[in-house]
Amino acid sequence: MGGAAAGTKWIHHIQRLSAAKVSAEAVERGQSRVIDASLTLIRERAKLKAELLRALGGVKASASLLGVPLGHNSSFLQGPAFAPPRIREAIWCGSTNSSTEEGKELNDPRVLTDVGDVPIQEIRDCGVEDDRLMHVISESVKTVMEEEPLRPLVLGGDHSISYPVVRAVSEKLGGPVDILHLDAHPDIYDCFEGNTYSHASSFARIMEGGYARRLLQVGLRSITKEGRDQGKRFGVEQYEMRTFSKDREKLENLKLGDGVKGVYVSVDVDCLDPAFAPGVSHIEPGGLSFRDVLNILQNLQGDVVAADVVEFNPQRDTVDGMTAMVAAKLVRELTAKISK
Ligand SMILES: NC(=[NH2+])NCCC[C@H](N)C(=O)O
Ligand SMILES: [Mn+2]
Ligand SMILES: [Mn+2]
Repeated sequence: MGGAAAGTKWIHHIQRLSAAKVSAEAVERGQSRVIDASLTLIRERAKLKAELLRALGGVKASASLLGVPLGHNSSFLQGPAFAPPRIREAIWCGSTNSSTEEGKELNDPRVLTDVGDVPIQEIRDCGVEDDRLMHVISESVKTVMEEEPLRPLVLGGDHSISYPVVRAVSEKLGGPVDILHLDAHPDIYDCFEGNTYSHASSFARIMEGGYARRLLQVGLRSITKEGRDQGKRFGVEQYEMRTFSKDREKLENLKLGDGVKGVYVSVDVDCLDPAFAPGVSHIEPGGLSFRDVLNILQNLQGDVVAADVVEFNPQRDTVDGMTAMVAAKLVRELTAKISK
């Protein structure tokens, strides 16, 4: 990946050249200032928008977009780092309109607002490592949740971001949530290619952390023995595509979140058959149709407290941006689900 990511080495270079003059503490202080500044912009935008909604009154929950342009924890391609602006562009594309299928108005800030992106590449460019970066993502999510009635609708990014996002949601609400996870892959390896933050391991981290009571994985069709073993170990409810016709009735009538803090929905765009969504890193035939996914989401009963749409890779999309539109429509319909 080009741009800022290539620049993460400059800081080590300077340190090598002048070890005595640039102390680790000075670097750390500078990094903290950059992180604070990044969080401040998100906080102030969330505050402004939420204050207006509170002044208006009568809004219980409003979806708020938070972009997390992170791609370096992918085990394959890093293009998902470039997804959030492409998804936003497609949400507001003139080829469609601002109404969701059931008639909610996306232009209405009581339904949808936007607090911008976490500046992932800019923070990494300052030499910030993943432990800390993941905490910045968690802090950003908590910052949005701090401002009622905003609820985070996160634009990925590769799937590694779901771990810091769900951690923040659960910590902020003070208990576990139920998770509906749509994906071709279970992303539950204990560790993938040496990276515990890998996009293929995020749900192992979530389950270890105790952030989910139930985890339902739907759309699976690329699962290894470790994926199944880890699923059993954590009590995951894994629904595979090979039995989807049998499971359909149940999955299109889910009721989740009772007795816990709510429902979290994580949509990996590769849950869809690549015929519907070619712009993903991991092309895996035999997936869900777009209408299957909408049926599952629109009929879901439960209080959706936050959600993410991840793994859209604009670098693999068709020239007309078909998958951007698919990701955008997922975001639009999740917005309808969240807002009330
Ligand atoms: N978040 C994702 N798209 N994960 C894909 C993981 C792919 C990985 N090669 C596996 O075997 O599972
Ligand atoms: Mn995934
Ligand atoms: Mn996947």
